[in-house]
Amino acid sequence: MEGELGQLYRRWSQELTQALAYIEAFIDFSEDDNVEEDVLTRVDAAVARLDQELRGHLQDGRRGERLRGGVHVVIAGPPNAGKSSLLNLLCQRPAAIVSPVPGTTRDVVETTLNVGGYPVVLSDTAGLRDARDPVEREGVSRARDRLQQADLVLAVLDAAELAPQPGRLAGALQAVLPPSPPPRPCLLVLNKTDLLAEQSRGALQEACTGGSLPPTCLLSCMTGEGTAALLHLLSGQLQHICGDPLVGSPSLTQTRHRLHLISCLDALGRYHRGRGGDLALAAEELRLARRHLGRITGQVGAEDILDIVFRDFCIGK
Ligand SMILES: Nc1nc2c(ncn2[C@@H]2O[C@H](COP(=O)(O)OP(=O)(O)OP(=O)(O)O)[C@@H](O)[C@H]2O)c(=O)[nH]1
Ligand SMILES: [Mg+2]
Repeated sequence: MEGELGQLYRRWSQELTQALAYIEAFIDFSEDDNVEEDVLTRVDAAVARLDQELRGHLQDGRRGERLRGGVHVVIAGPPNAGKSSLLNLLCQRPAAIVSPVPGTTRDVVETTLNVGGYPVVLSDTAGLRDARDPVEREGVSRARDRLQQADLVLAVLDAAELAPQPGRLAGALQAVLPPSPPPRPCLLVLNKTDLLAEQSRGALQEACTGGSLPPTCLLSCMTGEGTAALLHLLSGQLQHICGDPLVGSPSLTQTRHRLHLISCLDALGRYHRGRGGDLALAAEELRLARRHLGRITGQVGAEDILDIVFRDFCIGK
């Protein structure tokens, strides 16, 4: 494995190798040779440091994986709000069917695009309502599943419908967002503003500011008015979700790596818990932790242990 990430994982692997070498030196030579008990204290401190570093690395908000696989942006809202029109506007082709009949979209329509340099997997979904038709009901259920996987929700509501009662905005938005945590970042898109009278546009705008609503954008998919503002808001959110890949420590880029790192961390936890008991068994956990790192870096490196033992301790000399 190349690059900064490869270097980081190889350093961790070397630290584990050293920790293992020290424990083995203690087990094998502490009675006859010059291997003091404080060797174990140093190992414990090194393992605790590694534990901390791994945790920090895993809590990077999946930024690297998102940069690699795309940020999952899900368009959701009630039927006929203009969700499919928004997908077509953003990807600049008629990828989804648009019609005046509420309940037109059933399957999830997915497309990939680049917004401000960030890769996006954009999904259009069925309008959310209590549908009687079994096919539409399945569509709504797929929409809700997709919402659960969203990194960012584009909640689309019909501005013309809400304009007479702007107080209904918060409730209408609540009905779109997934109920189960974690709370997802969201942009509210009030579509069909071409149908608004100037006065009700003002009232709607006022209802959106200063309250508890997410960042909001007035849009007309029909005329394109508001598109630049929406793209600006969207890139801001994407930047927030992905971070700047050029600053900070390198981010995890693959889910497979994440799984090995979690297993590595589990093994370190078992080492700490087992440390008061049989030392050889606790050391086995460090060996396992190192093996998980090796699955990522492609190196196993069992052979370095003796080198370290003879390098760092006066054994048999
Ligand atoms: N006036 C106006 N009409 C719009 C606008 N956006 C969409 N529409 C119309 O609204 C209707 C519904 O649009 P869709 O994009 O199919 O809406 P949807 O939310 O995908 O609907 P479902 O798939 O049924 O949930 C269509 O007749 C569109 O032409 C807009 O900005 N202004
Ligand atoms: Mg649709």
